[in-house]
Amino acid sequence: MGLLVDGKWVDKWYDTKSTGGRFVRTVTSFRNWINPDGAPGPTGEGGFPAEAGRYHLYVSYACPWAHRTLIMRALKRLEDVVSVSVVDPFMGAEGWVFADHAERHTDGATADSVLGRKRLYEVYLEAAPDYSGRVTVPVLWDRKRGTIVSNESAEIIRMLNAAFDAFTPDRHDYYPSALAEGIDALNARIYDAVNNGVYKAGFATAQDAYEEAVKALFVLLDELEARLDGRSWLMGETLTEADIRLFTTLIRFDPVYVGHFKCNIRRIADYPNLARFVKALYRLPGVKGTVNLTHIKRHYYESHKTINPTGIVPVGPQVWWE
Ligand SMILES: N[C@@H](CCC(=O)N[C@@H](CS)C(=O)NCC(=O)O)C(=O)O
Repeated sequence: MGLLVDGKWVDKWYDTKSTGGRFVRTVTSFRNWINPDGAPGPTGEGGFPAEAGRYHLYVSYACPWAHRTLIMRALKRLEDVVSVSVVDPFMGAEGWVFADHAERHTDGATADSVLGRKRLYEVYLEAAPDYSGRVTVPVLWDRKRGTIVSNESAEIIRMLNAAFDAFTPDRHDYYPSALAEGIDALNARIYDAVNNGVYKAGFATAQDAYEEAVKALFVLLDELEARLDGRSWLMGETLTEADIRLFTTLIRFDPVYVGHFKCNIRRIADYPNLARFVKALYRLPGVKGTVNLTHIKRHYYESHKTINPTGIVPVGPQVWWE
């Protein structure tokens, strides 16, 4: 794995030395917004109107951030409106690569159906030839302008939720304004302690940094377990983006984060309400097809050689959410 520096690929692992053993996620760089009429969004520039067949998602089935976008696309019934390419789950010296360039075939991975590139960093270079920064999924690509609209999953799911009403029969709003403030507040806490918290625990290279992250993670999981007592979803009976964002971490938790990232105080299977929540979201139409456990396990256990040098992928645990 690595990153681009002035348009050149450099093979390099995360640097935790300068941050006392702490993993610090870098900020996202393409921040434009699709709107129904192409008006500019809160960041970036305008000129990205919603259209069928114009936009493309580059994702990994392994990645919890990319997974958010696949779930929103499925729930909003946008499968025929926004197309998808899926990278190979193994992230090696060249970063994310497409199926036709991967060392071995994994079902579900695809070629780059838009640009025909071999590596995801080449897609970034197409948008910005002198790009410096990490090359992450998801990427929302604009075929017409030949550039990246956004590589920030939190914003991509809001675009999929709100911009494509003319192209979908689904009218459910996953970020209703009456709940927006509560959703934002909860998202921020869940991002820090849970979504990113598992990475802070797993990528820590100092005992105190690991313990701090893992304790904060379970404090919030315990709180969310209590919050879900007697209610279907985090905000009550309305399914919102906050649920989607929590789900992508919880579905990876028992198969990967418990062992690989040492988040092993409890399993999600041990939390009755969180487990019920995972099962309920998994059963919503289209969601099951976005969960690929082979990609999830292979990615983490094979790609993170500093954590799992043998690359052995565990066989278990048994799936309990089907
Ligand atoms: N802020 C981004 C984060 C995405 C992200 O970190 N994706 C990971 C995969 S789970 C990635 O592509 N990492 C490659 C790297 O850091 O080099 C988002 O939420 O969209």
